[in-house]
Amino acid sequence: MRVGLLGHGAIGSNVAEALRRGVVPGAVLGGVLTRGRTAPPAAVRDLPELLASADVVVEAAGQRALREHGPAVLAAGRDLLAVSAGALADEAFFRELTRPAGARPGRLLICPGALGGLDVVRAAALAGPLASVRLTSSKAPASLVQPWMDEPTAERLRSLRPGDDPVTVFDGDAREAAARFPRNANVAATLALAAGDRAAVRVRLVAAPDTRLTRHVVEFTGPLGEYRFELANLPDPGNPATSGLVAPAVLRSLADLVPGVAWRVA
Ligand SMILES: NC(=O)C1=CN([C@@H]2O[C@H](COP(=O)(O)OP(=O)(O)OC[C@H]3O[C@@H](n4cnc5c(N)ncnc54)[C@H](OP(=O)(O)O)[C@@H]3O)[C@@H](O)[C@H]2O)C=CC1
Ligand SMILES: O=C([O-])CC(=O)C(=O)O
Repeated sequence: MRVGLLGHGAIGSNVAEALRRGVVPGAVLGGVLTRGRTAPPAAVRDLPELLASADVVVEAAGQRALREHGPAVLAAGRDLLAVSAGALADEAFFRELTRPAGARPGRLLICPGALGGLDVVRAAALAGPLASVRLTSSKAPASLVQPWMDEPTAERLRSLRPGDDPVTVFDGDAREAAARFPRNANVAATLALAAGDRAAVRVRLVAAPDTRLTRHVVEFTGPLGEYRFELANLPDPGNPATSGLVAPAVLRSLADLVPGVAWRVA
C-alpha cells in the first residue's frame, strides 16, 4: 500500500520517517506534498503527482489543506485518512466530502489523532442518543494563541507561568471550537462525528500553565451507562500544539488499511 502524505510538519515528518523504517508492514511512503517551505524526502510538486504515487492519502497539513485537496483525492478514487477533522464542522464542506464525486470515489476516514476511546463513543451512540457529551482540553497556554485574538488576550496567554491559575479560553460547541482553534480543536470535531450529533458536543479549552501534558477529558451519558475518560499526551517536540500521539495514531490507522490484515482490534 503506497501512502501519499499531505504535510511534512510535526505529524507528517514522523509518519514519513516511520514508514521508511518499515513500522507498518505492507505500507510504503509514496510521495509527500507540502507548500514547498521545506524539501522533504519523496517530495512531489503537485496533487496529481501525489495521487500518482499513492493508493491512500494522509492529510496532516491543516483544515485549509483538507478543504483544498480533499475533494480531488476522493474523486480520484483514493482513500483519504484525515487528521484535520475540524474542517468537517462546516456543514457545506461536510456534505461535499461525505458525498464525493467520481465514478468510484475513495473513502473518507477520520483518524482518532490525539484522542482515544472513540470505539466506546461510537458503540454507545448506536444504542441511542448520547447526552451531555463534553470535551475539556487543557494544554500549554502559548499553543492556544490565535491570530484573531486581541493583543492583550494573546499576551496574557503567552505570559502565564507555572503557579498561575488556568484560564478558560473557550466554552461553546464543537463546531465553533474547531473553527476558532483550527490547530487545537480537531479532536472536538472528531468526538462530535463519533457521537453522531455534530452540534451536541460541549467543548472547553483551557490554558494550563502548570503541566507539560496536553489533557483531553471526554464525558458523556448514554442509554447504557455513564462514561468518563482522560488522555494526557506529551506534546510533539516539533509543534507543542500537537500531541505526540497523533503520528502513531496515523500509523495505526494505516496499518488497519493494509490489505490482507487478518485480524484487528477495531
Ligand atoms: N486530530 C488531531 O488529533 C489533530 C489534528 N491536527 C491537525 O494536523 C495539522 C498538522 O499538524 P502538524 O503536523 O502539527 O502541523 P505543522 O505546522 O507542524 O505542519 C504542517 C505541514 O502541512 C503543510 N501544509 C500546510 N498547508 C498545506 C497545503 N495547503 N498543501 C500542502 N501542505 C500543506 C506544511 O507545509 P510547509 O512546510 O511547506 O509549510 C507543513 O509541512 C494541524 O494543522 C491540525 O489541523 C493536529 C493535531 C492533532
Ligand atoms: O494534538 C492535540 O492534542 C489536539 C489538537 O491539537 C487538535 O485536535 O487539533
